[in-house]
Amino acid sequence: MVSDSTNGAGDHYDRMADLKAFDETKEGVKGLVDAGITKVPRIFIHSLDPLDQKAAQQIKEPHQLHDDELKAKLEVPIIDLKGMEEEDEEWRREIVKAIGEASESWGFFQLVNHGVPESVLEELSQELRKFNEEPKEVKMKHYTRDPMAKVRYTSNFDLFQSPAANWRDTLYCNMGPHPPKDEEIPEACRESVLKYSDEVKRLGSVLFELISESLGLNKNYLQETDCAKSHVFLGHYYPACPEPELTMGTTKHSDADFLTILLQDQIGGLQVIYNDQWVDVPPIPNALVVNVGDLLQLMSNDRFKSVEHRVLANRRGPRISLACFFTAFPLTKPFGPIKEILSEENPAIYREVTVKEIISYYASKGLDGNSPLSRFLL
Ligand SMILES: O=C(O)CCC(=O)C(=O)O
Ligand SMILES: [Fe+2]
Repeated sequence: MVSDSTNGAGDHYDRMADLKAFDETKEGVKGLVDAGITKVPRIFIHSLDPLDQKAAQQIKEPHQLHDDELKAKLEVPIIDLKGMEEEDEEWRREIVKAIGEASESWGFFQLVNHGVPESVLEELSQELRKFNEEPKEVKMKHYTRDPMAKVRYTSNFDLFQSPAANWRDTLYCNMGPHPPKDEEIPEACRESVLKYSDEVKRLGSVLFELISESLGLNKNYLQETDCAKSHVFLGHYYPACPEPELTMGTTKHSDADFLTILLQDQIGGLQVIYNDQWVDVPPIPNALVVNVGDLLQLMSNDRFKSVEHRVLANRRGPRISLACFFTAFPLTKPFGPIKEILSEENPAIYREVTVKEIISYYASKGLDGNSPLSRFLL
């Protein structure tokens, strides 16, 4: 077990001291790589995922696989929003149906022709990289674990809670409904964070309308519950890793929000669970990956799925991803299964919860591979 203070050989290992020493550098994983390490330090070493163990077993015993399983082409649905501005009813019906089906089966889809200009995404990716590659004196000023700070540069928000650390550094900016002061956002990416924030908010609003309709509700339903009132930007930087098989870019988790919009770069590594196996989400230039979060699964009374996903560490790098989490404001507002979709045959299976409750759950345990939703079942 990675968090033990002794290993199999019986030598003493003070994990907490190693975590503290790493955190106090305020240089993140990028700092380790810059220092030229060639081995993954012990705090980053993960135990093997049960689904990976199963897959390894199947490779050893291929006769157990059915032909159709071998042939099945597993692909996260791709949804094309081309024609969005023409307000064609037939088009809208088809998109609403496709979004509903993808949210029920995969919990994920890739969105193309989404209207967010390529230049905005490209600029933010480049500037986020620039920020992460600035001299440590510049970056350190933003390094904090203060939960009240609207802008935080941190390596592993759950460093001291999770069983094993991730090979990843993150810039967190809480953009709404009250954005940070301009000067709180690192100068290297300030303008591009602000531009991206406006664009992604606009796209979020389109998606919440389409999702409301796919649940059979009027298009303003979800936004009127304030579930998209706030959005948080997470810019992830995954440095190249010398031993990627020993660690993870991001541990298996589901998202503690209503909806996530994500841009991954061409390196890849994002995987989702489908039919009890890990499936790659292949990078498509300029596409945005959209996924259902825990709170939307809860509001839809399990019709939509907040599916677990992870990011593999990679020898190539850095990998950059830009994530936007849509969440409620205030955090103390309760959300439960939507009354309009409940019936005698479909009674509520969850109690009401607040975003604060879900966030505290993640903050206390860190990413440990467990979904919080089962805690809220009636
Ligand atoms: O970097 C990625 O591709 C995914 C990140 C992610 O899952 C998250 O921020 O919740
Ligand atoms: Fe995620």
